[in-house]
Amino acid sequence: MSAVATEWQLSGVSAGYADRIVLNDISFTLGQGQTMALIGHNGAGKSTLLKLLYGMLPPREGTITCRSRDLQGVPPVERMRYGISYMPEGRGVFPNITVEDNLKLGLAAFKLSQVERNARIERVVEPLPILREFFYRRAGLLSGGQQQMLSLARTLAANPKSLLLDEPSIGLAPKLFQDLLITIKDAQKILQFSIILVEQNVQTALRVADLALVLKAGRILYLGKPASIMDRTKLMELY
Ligand SMILES: Nc1ncnc2c1ncn2[C@@H]1O[C@H](COP(=O)(O)OP(=O)(O)OP(=O)(O)O)[C@@H](O)[C@H]1O
Repeated sequence: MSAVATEWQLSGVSAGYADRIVLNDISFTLGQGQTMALIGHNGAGKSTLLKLLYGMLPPREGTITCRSRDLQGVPPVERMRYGISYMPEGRGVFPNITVEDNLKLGLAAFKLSQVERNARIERVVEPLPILREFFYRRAGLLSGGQQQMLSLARTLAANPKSLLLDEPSIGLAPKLFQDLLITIKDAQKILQFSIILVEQNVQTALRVADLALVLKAGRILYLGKPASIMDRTKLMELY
């Protein structure tokens, strides 16, 4: 079996807000095309870690590399061009413009010809018929779950190599979340991107992951195979 090339490598990373440190000594390696479930209680530091990876917050200590590139000082827009896509918590959809324009906005950071841009949009809309149906209508007319689909489509249109997903199940009925996950995993098979998935829906997240990272109060409590903590009791012990 050939070795998996490294996507993310964090070494001794700490971060915080003002005078408060909320992440401490975080180190892990995630391979290209692999999925990591990032779990932990409310306030454990999960969203903060994603913000660090997307460059919305600088580390106080330690190093972060993505495909061997040191990301220190690299702003979000440049990370996006480097293939890092971030789907924040909540939908982040602009309700007063059309679905089409929401998708175009997601590509604004890239120098694409009109043909390339339309092809990218076509590709992400194809598996999501509801977006085609509402393509020329205001995004605010979509239901909450459908807006989540739009947010995902916009994220995937960027052709990510690395996808950062913050609680994609929020506001979705369980069946819709399963559909969303299937869409994501199908896209991953084709585009081979890595995923870091923050998810309260722990069992589901562990099932789709190659690696699990459990945070407790900003520190790593567990880093390893998801199967080892799939058992509910083991997970409770960890918490
Ligand atoms: N912008 C901010 N300014 C100050 N403190 C913040 C800020 N954002 C988060 N925090 C604090 O940092 C800690 C970690 O928050 P974070 O949002 O990363 O946790 P989380 O694990 O994602 O939680 P949740 O599951 O509730 O979303 C919390 O104590 C939170 O209050």
